[in-house]
Amino acid sequence: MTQTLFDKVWNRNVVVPESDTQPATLYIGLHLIHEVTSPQAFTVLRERGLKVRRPDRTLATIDHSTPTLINPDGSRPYVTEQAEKQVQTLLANAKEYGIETHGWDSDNRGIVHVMGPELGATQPGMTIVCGDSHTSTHGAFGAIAFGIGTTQVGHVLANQCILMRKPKTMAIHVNGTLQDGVTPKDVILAIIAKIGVGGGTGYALEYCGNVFREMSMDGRMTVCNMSIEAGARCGMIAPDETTFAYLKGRKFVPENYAAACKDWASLATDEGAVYDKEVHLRAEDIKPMVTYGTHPGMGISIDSLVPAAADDADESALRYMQLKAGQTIAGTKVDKVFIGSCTNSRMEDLRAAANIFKDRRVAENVTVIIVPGSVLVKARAEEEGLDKIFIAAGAQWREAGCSMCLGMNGDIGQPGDLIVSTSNRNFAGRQGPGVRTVLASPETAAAAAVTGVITDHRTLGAAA
Ligand SMILES: CC(C)[C@H](C(=O)O)[C@@H](O)C(=O)O
Ligand code: SF4
Repeated sequence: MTQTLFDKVWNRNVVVPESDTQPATLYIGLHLIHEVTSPQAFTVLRERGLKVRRPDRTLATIDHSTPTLINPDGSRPYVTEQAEKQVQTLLANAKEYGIETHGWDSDNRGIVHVMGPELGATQPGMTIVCGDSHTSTHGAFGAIAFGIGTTQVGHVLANQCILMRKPKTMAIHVNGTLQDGVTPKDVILAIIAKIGVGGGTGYALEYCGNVFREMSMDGRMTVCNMSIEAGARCGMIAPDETTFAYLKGRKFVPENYAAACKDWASLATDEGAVYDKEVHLRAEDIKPMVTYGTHPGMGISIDSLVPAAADDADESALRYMQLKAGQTIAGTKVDKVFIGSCTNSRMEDLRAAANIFKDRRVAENVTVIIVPGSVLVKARAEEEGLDKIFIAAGAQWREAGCSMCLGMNGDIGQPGDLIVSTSNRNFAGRQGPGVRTVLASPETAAAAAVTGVITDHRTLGAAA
């Protein structure tokens, strides 16, 4: 029988299939934990006298509440005592239960969805969970990867399994040739604008077509990262030579790598396999995208006009964003620019931004913070001299972490600020009370930084 990528990975990991009365029991190959959603789970574990079932299949990092600045005396300026306590608790719990942890002293510390793949802990054919909705990122490797709640974090710590109903499958095909300057971020924003923030609800997405086959792993991670913003808990891309080349030599990959790759290659969807739903986009139609509202589905191409509100929710979104239907989005004044997050904080993202910052200056009255996704990304970027380009342009180059994506560490904007952000959520108040977020690619964010207004990066003239 022909099978989709999702079916194959699901079947590999099912312990007890689902029935009319019971969800399936799914084995979990990798459990990633961070400081926000794990403390309570450990408390319950301790209360019940349980051990961590597979410490060797669990990996910990600190990312959300971690400061991205260092005090002159070397200490870390935590935003609150609670933020510091959260981090200390994670470190203590992981130590007590024998879980490999990437804390302050690790060269691999970073946003959980950046460091997992970097370590090769993320692998094709696996099931991967984390108490974090953007776990969908890891689907870029052909894994079934999804976010879970804190209660489930406890379950997985205790028994390495999860109870789950099998979702339906949806193929999203993007075929053709992307226009110059159109990035993976634009592709996923265009997909979400098309299918809507609820379009993927109940489905596991598979991104199909030459556009994804030709995309780098960094790009594929950007795309899969935002599956959750279309309502899908997971999104996947079939593993191929690009995947195998990326993972080769990384810490956790199987010893017999050739055999592993051969096995992984067999996971691709079979010819003729049937999805529950299929959606098609033409690559040629996709342009650089920005959001104009307060959810990621409110996206338009950068050269278009802000659409009329369809309902009260749209209307209040436009009011919040201080935008009017019918106006151009390009030219809107920008206060801050954030380049980072598990969506766009990898080497390719930083290189793309540096290309624009090179020999240019950040516009007056614009604050730019650039936050690498991991300590490793930071080191690599510095080896390439990207930090020097950013600093020379007048941007701030910070320590790795989630930072202004969610602002749990105190990196937030002022009320009323408009922030062009390479992150994945533009919800009201996410980057600080009253802050207006415009989601965009690193290129578009950098172009806004140097011009001071929302700008199509393809129209920038030669640098000075
Ligand atoms: C803190 C965490 C639970 C949350 C998530 O689940 O995604 C965060 O990472 C986010 O991006 O909003
Ligand atoms: S970078 Fe943002 S989206 Fe990603 S895990 Fe951190 S807070 Fe969540």
